[in-house]
Amino acid sequence: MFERSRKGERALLIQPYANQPQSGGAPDPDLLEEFADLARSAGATVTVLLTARIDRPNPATLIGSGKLEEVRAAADASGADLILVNHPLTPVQERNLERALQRRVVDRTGLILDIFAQRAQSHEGKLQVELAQLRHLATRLVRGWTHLERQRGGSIGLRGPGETQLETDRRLLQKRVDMLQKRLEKVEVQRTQMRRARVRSELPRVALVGYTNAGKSTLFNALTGAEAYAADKLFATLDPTVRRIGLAADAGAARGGSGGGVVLADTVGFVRDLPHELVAAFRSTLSEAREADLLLHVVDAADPARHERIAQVDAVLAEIGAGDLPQLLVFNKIDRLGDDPHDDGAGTPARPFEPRLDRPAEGRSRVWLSARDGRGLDLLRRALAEALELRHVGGRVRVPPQAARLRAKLYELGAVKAEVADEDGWQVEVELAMSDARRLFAQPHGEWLRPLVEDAAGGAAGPA
Ligand SMILES: Nc1nc2c(ncn2[C@@H]2O[C@H](COP(=O)(O)OP(=O)(O)OP(=O)(O)O)[C@@H](O)[C@H]2O)c(=O)[nH]1
Repeated sequence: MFERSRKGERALLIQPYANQPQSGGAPDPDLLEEFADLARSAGATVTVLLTARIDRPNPATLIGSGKLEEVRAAADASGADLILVNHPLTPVQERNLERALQRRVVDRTGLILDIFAQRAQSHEGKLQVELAQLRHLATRLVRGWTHLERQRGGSIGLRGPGETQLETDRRLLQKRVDMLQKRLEKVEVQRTQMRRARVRSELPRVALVGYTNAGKSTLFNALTGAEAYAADKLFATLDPTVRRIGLAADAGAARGGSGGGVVLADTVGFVRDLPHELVAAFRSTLSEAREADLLLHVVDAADPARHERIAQVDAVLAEIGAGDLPQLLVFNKIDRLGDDPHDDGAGTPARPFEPRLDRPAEGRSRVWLSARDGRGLDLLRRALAEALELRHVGGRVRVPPQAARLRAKLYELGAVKAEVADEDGWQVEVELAMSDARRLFAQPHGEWLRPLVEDAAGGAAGPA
């Protein structure tokens, strides 16, 4: 992996757009701003932002010759040494643009790959990024585009596989791809084994997902007291971090039993149009999300485009096969919101936005909180507990003598509040976590807990 610093590289950004009537013929300013964020995240200094209308994309250079001149002049004037294009470029387009502009040209995929290369921490993350980068580069080598032809001087878009591999021929590249794939397969086997071990522990799994920079790592830290890396950079979290957390005390489920613990995983942040190379490469990283029992979908509540972000994350989730999982929406960063938008607006003075838990009749529950100052975390734990059925159920059940083991298990869980013995066994008054009730229900003699489980399923058991 390259470690060269790309600090201070001056980048000129191009936002190509098609003249679509529904957008009023103008490029979406949000797209450009996000692209600028990506560029800054890679360490570049953004000098100029240009838009380029491409109603009929030029197969040789994507943008037209007039625009090309404009880009060259703007790059010269601003001293840009790097051109970033927010559109996929074919290898031919990339080469032609580099020749015409006498500067390195990197497209959106190249830029995102570059950021991933900077962020990958774990062995697996590094292997995945390198593989994705090699595949991206391989398409360029196949067409006779050798790395040596490139103008060099910076590093954005060039990090990752290392110069030496790039200087070799396709055969060597393929050899390295094969080797990486084998190593990754091995790592994946290990991960599967770890995952199985976790499944055996029977703890529900919760994964944090969300648009990049929404505050997932900050929330992860707040919930676990851990030190996952949080930074105001896109994709600060590339490798999933997994921790066990307790919900019991706050969920009112403190009385014994396994109910109350969950395994929480932080995952890579999403971004719109995540390049396909990356979705494929990060499949196993994203599997933390796919195999969760519940997703905490974290949203930056202060982001004006938050509704679009939600839709974009949902689209990626669908792509990785996690579209149908239950979700809890977490609107984070309420400390950055001014007054409560739910105020009547009739002269009510602005006041800090208060943490809130909304449970609409239809759709996902929503928690409004601030991971940074911790306000609302209690509501989140409660919502999590409810969603995962850590809530308690209680009532009286009959346990006949032949089901004495069931009674013993109820005692082990500390679930027995009172009991009366008679000639038919015991009348036991119990209170236990719903998840424990279901687990015991599935075991021998669990049948006797049916009234509890069915009551709860019928909605009789309210939240803790
Ligand atoms: N004001 C405010 N800022 C927050 C809050 N939570 C997170 N942030 C900031 O938002 C930025 C991004 O936070 P992270 O936790 O790194 O975000 P992430 O979603 O893990 O980011 P990726 O790794 O890119 O996916 C950091 O600067 C955090 O300090 C919050 O509740 N309030």
